[in-house]
Amino acid sequence: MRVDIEDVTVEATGVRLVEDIRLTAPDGAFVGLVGPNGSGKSTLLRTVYRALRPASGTVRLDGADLHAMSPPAAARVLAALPQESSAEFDYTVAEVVAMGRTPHRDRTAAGDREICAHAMARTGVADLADRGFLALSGGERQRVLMARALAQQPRVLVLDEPTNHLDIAHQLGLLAQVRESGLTVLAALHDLNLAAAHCDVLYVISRGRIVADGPPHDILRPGLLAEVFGVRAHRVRHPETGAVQLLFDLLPPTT
Ligand SMILES: Nc1ncnc2c1ncn2[C@@H]1O[C@H](COP(=O)(O)OP(=O)(O)OP(=O)(O)O)[C@@H](O)[C@H]1O
Repeated sequence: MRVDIEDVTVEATGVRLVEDIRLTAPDGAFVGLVGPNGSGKSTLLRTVYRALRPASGTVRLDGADLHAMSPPAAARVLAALPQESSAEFDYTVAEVVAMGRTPHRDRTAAGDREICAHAMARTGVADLADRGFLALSGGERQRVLMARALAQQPRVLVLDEPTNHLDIAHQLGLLAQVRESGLTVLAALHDLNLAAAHCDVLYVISRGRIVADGPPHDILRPGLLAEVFGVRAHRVRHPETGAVQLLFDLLPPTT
């Protein structure tokens, strides 16, 4: 399913948080959103998963206006992993994952159980099924919320810092799994090397505006990284795979 963000501006209390955003995620593409703290990544993603409404502009799923859809209709095609994990869940892991099935009308209890079991197995949380969500570690919670999103069987996944709290093996595992899912993915990522390795296309956001977009290594150039992130970047090659890796230093203070 294709996602088109068309000239979207989002405001809160009269302040423009993101402005005139144009972004396209073709069907099955993994699109990364990178930018410094406070640049507007979460605001844009929250607009795509309908926690916010655009002040102007339109978000389209295969051409249909997302904000004109009913909540269950939208939830049948789009699932999100929000940045703020809802710590108010006083439910077991199995119950949290089962919430992902709520939007589906044609469900059966047995079918739901199988889908949830599959989602929990994929994210490595099957052993936690009977544990209380509140008693989990940050990384375990993140993986349970990912299982809930997968149980929703969406066609579009919106991920806000999905690797937050995850150890390195789970970071690589989750991104590889997302990549292989074939879903259209829009993800905010802080780790530029992870973003470059997994995304088809990156959009760079700075002060609420998209300042670059394209294939990762075309746009993650030292000049742009200095300007947007305030770091000096050095490109090296992985000795075995040849993949480009970025090494970072703080820019020397300007006198
Ligand atoms: N409801 C609001 N009212 C006023 N300002 C807000 C509101 N929500 C967000 N902001 C501001 O909008 C800007 C963008 O915030 P946002 O959370 O989208 O950034 P981000 O790129 O996701 O940052 P981070 O990398 O730190 O998660 C920030 O300056 C933030 O303080």
